[in-house]
Amino acid sequence: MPKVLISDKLSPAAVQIFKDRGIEADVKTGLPPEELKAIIGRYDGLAIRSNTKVTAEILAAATNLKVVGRAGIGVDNVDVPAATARGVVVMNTPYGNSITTAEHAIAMLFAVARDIPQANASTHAGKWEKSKFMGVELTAKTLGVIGCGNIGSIVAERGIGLKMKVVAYDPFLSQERAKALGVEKVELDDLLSRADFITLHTPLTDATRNIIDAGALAKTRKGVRIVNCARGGLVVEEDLKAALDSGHVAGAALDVFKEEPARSNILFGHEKVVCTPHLGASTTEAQENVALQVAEQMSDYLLTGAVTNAINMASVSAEDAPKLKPYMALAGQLGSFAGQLTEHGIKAVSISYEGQVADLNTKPLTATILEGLFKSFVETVNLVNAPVIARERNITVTEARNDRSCDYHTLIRLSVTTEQHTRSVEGTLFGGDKPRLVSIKNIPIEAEVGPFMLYVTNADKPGFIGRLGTTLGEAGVNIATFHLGRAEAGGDAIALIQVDQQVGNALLEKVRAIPNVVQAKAMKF
Ligand SMILES: NC(=O)c1ccc[n+]([C@@H]2O[C@H](COP(=O)([O-])OP(=O)(O)OC[C@H]3O[C@@H](n4cnc5c(N)ncnc54)[C@H](O)[C@@H]3O)[C@@H](O)[C@H]2O)c1
Ligand SMILES: O=C(O)CC[C@@H](O)C(=O)O
Repeated sequence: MPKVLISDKLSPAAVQIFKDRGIEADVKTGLPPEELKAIIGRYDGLAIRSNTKVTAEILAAATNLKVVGRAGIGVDNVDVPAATARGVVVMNTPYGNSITTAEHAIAMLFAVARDIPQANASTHAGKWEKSKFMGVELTAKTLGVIGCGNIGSIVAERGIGLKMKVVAYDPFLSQERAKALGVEKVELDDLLSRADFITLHTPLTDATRNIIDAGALAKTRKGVRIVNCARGGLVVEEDLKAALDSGHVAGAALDVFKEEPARSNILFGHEKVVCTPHLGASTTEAQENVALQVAEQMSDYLLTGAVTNAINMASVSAEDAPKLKPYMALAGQLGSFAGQLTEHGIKAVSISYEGQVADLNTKPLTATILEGLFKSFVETVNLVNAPVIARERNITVTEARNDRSCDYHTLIRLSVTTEQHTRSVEGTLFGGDKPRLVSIKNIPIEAEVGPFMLYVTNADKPGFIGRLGTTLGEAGVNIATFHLGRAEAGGDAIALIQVDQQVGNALLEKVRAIPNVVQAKAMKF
């Protein structure tokens, strides 16, 4: 039974889902890193929110971990490259808290426009400072949305509903989408110079870190108000404080901070700053949504191999997972076969999916082929990092699909180009689920792959099969299956023999000494 650790506060609905799906779930929140490190090796899955830091060190100790599920959007508390390198799938729940967070941003807009928290504190203190809190209207003001994705676009729609003019800066926002939303797509400087209110909704990346710094603030209108419900590192807090102190910025509403949990911050106590402790996603509805979603996604992955909303791997639906299973086995065999025959640097990999397989989601198959291919050279390769390794090594990977019927109802062809030559191997499924190699180096064959194989290429001359059988027999190696193929009578021939034990080097030398043998290779699958 798979085991999952829930290390941040998640709705109890998540525990129930794990239980219902037959997964053991332990809830241990607020663990110091050392304690998490000590126990993480016991778990197949880790469900988190933003508190748990899934560092490379934690991942190194997570020897059984297969999946990290983030109940929420941002995965900046997860070392995704380290997870990828270890074959751990990282998934999030991209839509479950979008409305809630957008509503928080709108609440913050009102709060900062009308000094609501400050007025609340003053009134509770019995001060009745009616003239102190003079606000501004939102109606007819310009709202600048930086980052117009899931949350930014909901904020934009709500802003339009509040009769604001909305301008958006998002290099990845199409003009069509901007038009459909009713926002004006602008450049950052234009937004900065026009907006009365600026609201941030981008992820924290190298391009967005410190996007609101002294330089950007200098381009804003005097009296601008800034809302950040995305990530702390987007705003340079010292620069914002200076602009608030000078009166250039009239107010700021911040849900997120550079250092979290933020027990102290230079903006705390500033009379023009409204703060909440990263509450953007904190509604019962959103927490129920993300907890249910993450538990379902993690259970699906652990129990069926279905992958949804993964940051570092192609998605596989629960419907596709069983259909893909026999193809995954075939893809692994093709990749591994080609990898074991490859002796020079790989320059390009070309994969062709023909017939029935062309209708499936082939991304996971390509990852499986690459994993099999690289396994002979890269010890740490896995399904998750195989495409990354190909990119890092400048190996061109091309995929083609052709749903026309070929000689086989379904076929995968893998061609590997090295510095020396291009070699192809093809495979199909017999009876819908039994992988078979059907062509090697364009020579037809029908071979079942077993754990130990002997691959021989030879000139097609009489006497070869008998001598090979005798050589193996004399060495006490039992033959399980024997498959032959040849390009033409008397031409290039291949033999793929399944044996009951690994063929050692001494025996390989004897096989190579048989007349007409060109190459002999022991293989493991
Ligand atoms: N405060 C909270 O509790 C809370 C809750 C949920 C999400 N968030 C955060 O809100 C942010 C947005 O979430 P989302 O679901 O809308 O994400 P999203 O991926 O749907 O949208 C992000 C948008 O930012 C845009 N973008 C990327 N780089 C940009 C750049 N350099 N300049 C301008 N735009 C850029 C993208 O094109 C995209 O449209 C994330 O950082 C997320 O972690 C915070
Ligand atoms: O889990 C939370 O409370 C914060 C979530 C939010 O930051 C997110 O990125 O989804």
